[in-house]
Amino acid sequence: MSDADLGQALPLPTPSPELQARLAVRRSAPAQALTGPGPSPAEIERILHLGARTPDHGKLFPWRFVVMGPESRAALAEALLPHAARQTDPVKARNVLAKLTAPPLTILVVSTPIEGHKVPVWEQQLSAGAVCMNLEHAAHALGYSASWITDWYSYDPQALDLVGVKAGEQVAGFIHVGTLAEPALERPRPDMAAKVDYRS
Ligand SMILES: Cc1cc2nc3c(=O)[nH]c(=O)nc-3n(C[C@H](O)[C@H](O)[C@H](O)COP(=O)(O)O)c2cc1C
Repeated sequence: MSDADLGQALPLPTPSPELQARLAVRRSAPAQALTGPGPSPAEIERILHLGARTPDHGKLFPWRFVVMGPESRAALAEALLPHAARQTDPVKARNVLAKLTAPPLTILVVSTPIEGHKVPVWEQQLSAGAVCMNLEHAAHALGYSASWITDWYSYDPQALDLVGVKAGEQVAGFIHVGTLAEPALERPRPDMAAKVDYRS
């Protein structure tokens, strides 16, 4: 879509058994199990464009992306290593750094809410979360598996400096993308009767 498309009528939804079937078995990948092939540069651009087509109150687009290839993630994992030692469970903190290095591609989604705007910060943060989910759907649509990870370095202030997240920003997610050698296994899903309140 470009500026020339603004105001153009978009196609109305039509039933898609294929999309329903895909959504019915949607599953995250274990990040460490993601391997090559990963998306090509053109596919990465497509995934970003599809992912950014996300609900957003006020057209603020309150998020940004950092596309991280293997080299930048290896350097980040190395820089984070000494900080893993400060965490409550240092061994686990060190082990989860493998999620940063294994996948072929990572898209870091940074929430960049505008404080004091009439659109509440919470809604701006929800939009960043929706972007993460949309990126996963986009990756799946191109035939890749994906994993939405935060881990300790998304919250540790010194680690956030290394990640490049500024004051007032938050990590919405590291969206790892790649290929699974083995299919992911089903996991428990919510009891819908306990989750849904139907009203007339
Ligand atoms: C905001 C957010 C952060 C997450 N962070 C982690 C994480 O740090 N480590 C992890 O193992 N799973 C994390 N997850 C969960 C996985 O992304 C995934 O949703 C979960 O394994 C369930 O798989 P499913 O998406 O197939 O239901 C996170 C999910 C969300 C929504």
